[in-house]
Amino acid sequence: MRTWEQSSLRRHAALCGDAPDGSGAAAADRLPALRACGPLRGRAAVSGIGGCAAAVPVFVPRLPSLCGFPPPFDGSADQRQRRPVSVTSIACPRRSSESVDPLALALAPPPDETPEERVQRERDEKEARHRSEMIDEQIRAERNAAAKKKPPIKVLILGQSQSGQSVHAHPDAKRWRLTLGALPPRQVDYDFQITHANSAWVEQRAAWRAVIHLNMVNMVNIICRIMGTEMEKMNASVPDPLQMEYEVLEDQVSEEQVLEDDDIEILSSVQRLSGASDDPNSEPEPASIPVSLKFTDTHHELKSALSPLLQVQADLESWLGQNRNRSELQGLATPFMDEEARDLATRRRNPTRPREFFVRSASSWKAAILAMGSSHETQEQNRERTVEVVKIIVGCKEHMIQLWTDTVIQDMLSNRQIHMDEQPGFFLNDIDRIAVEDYEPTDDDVVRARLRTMGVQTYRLVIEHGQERGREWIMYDVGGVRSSRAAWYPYFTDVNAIIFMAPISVFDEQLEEDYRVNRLEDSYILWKAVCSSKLLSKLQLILFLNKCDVLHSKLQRGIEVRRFVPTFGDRENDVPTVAKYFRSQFRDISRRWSPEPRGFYSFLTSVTDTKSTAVTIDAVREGILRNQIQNAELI
Ligand SMILES: Nc1nc2c(ncn2[C@@H]2O[C@H](COP(=O)(O)OP(=O)(O)OP(=O)(O)O)[C@@H](O)[C@H]2O)c(=O)[nH]1
Ligand SMILES: [Mg+2]
Repeated sequence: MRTWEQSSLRRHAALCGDAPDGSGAAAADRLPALRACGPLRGRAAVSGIGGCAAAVPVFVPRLPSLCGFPPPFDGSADQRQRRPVSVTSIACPRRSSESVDPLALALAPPPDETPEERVQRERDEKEARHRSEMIDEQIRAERNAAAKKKPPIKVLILGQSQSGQSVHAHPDAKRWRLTLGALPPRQVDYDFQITHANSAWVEQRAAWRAVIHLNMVNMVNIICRIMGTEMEKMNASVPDPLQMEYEVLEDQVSEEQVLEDDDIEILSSVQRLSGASDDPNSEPEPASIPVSLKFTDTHHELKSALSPLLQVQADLESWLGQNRNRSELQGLATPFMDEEARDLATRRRNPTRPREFFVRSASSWKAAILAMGSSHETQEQNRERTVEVVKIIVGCKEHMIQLWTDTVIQDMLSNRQIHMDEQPGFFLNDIDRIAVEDYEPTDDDVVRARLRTMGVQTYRLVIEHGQERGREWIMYDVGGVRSSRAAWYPYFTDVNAIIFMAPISVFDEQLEEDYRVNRLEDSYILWKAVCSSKLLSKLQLILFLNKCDVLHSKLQRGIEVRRFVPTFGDRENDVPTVAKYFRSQFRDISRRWSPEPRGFYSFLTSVTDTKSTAVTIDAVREGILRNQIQNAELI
């Protein structure tokens, strides 16, 4: 039932020219809410009813939702048509200045209002007023929050491939999340939906499972291949039918020879260790094999039983976008310093370029592996194949364990000075846990997993507690392989700090993409380029001398730094001395090549060690924030 006021307003609207859509009359029906909006808003509303309903929301922004008004007049053709008839354009009795205020008239209680109607009216008004106050409160809170919102802090994580950038950056490992006291914001990046409390994590685990399976299978295949080479050598005069079968299988799997890259990485380090040829153009040769290795039929059978893993590796690599050969990873050491490469980087971001299947933020590899193909049919086939892949891995479990724990195989590896446990993505001690159908990766597995980043991955965190509450941290994890480095450049102008990862255990290793280049040397070149860049001259650089744990185990094994770094001289071959020496090298480069004086912040880290890294990250966070605040004050 309408109150007299509502009827009066409807009449008023009709008299003065209601909007064609009758919104004036509609507003009258919502009078209690209008009245609760206070005199100014109420007046605006009533004026609207008097021929300009469309203007009401301009004065009372929240009214459209509250009262069901049309949107504010924006001059669009649609709205022009619906615009109410002007008061002056129709025969409407004009009021003199002494005439009664229409609002007062409209709001006055009816002369014949019964006590029940009065009670009802007052109740309606009270309720509407309460709603209005709540909305006011909400608007105020939002305004205050917006005023307080701190600008995000953007951190770019650079370094050569396998330096630990992704381990350091990605929040799956909870490292930054825990240290910053942050939780992933609800609606942002797909990558950030990973949390144990979140059902998305279940799906993410499926993706990580594939990575870890690939890491494990990859190492088994490397061992089988080396074993095949050894067997071949020992029986040079007698062709081994199983080895031939194995090679045929390999050729079928990939024209590029799936294992070549990994093999070269391992073999090239063997070459350095055995003091083989220094000619940079010569292919690395494996060290000579002691004759004491006695392969039996069991080894032949093992190799044959494990051969399906070649195809498994090829499938997993393809799904994860890791099926790239070495030539595709090659490139200039510092293409981001080169004009042409900058153009190239811009062109690479051109969306018309055919899409490739590899790790990049726009098409997260996790999303890709979950989707597994574009068409429904392909997805189905791939899903079936995934189940098959897991079955094969589970079926090979005992053979894999047998291979890895075999004493002849262990001798073979140690004769070649190959230390699988120091290689990234080492899971051979966990086969019985990982090669099962219901395997679920742990946080530690995820930290240790190896997946090459191509392109850029973005991670976002929002601080949940303390003074920094509400501050967003954005971390850019870029691919460190040479072919990916041109993509770094666009990020240089838009970050607050750079964390540079330099693994110091790599003094005796070669680059995966170019085995002629020493990895430590490559890090120096990169660091020099970053320090000397004019674009980055004002930016805070933080150096992580990473993989200290691997350095420790290498020095423990008696590897002498001076053999690979002659300038190291006769210093003590222990971790503190070696780390100090490398740190001084990086500091000298920074001092010498920075266009402007800058502080040198460096940390010795093993980023796979979550606990110790948390302390470092805390210090880094403080440092970046302090710098940020100082800069803001200077501005
Ligand atoms: N032992 C040890 N392993 C590490 C450390 N940091 C990284 N790793 C391992 O090294 C491998 C490579 O690390 P990533 O973070 O993927 O390397 P990246 O720098 O992102 O390499 P790209 O993606 O190719 O640029 C992973 O298997 C990590 O688990 C460390 O401090 N100690
Ligand atoms: Mg990476």
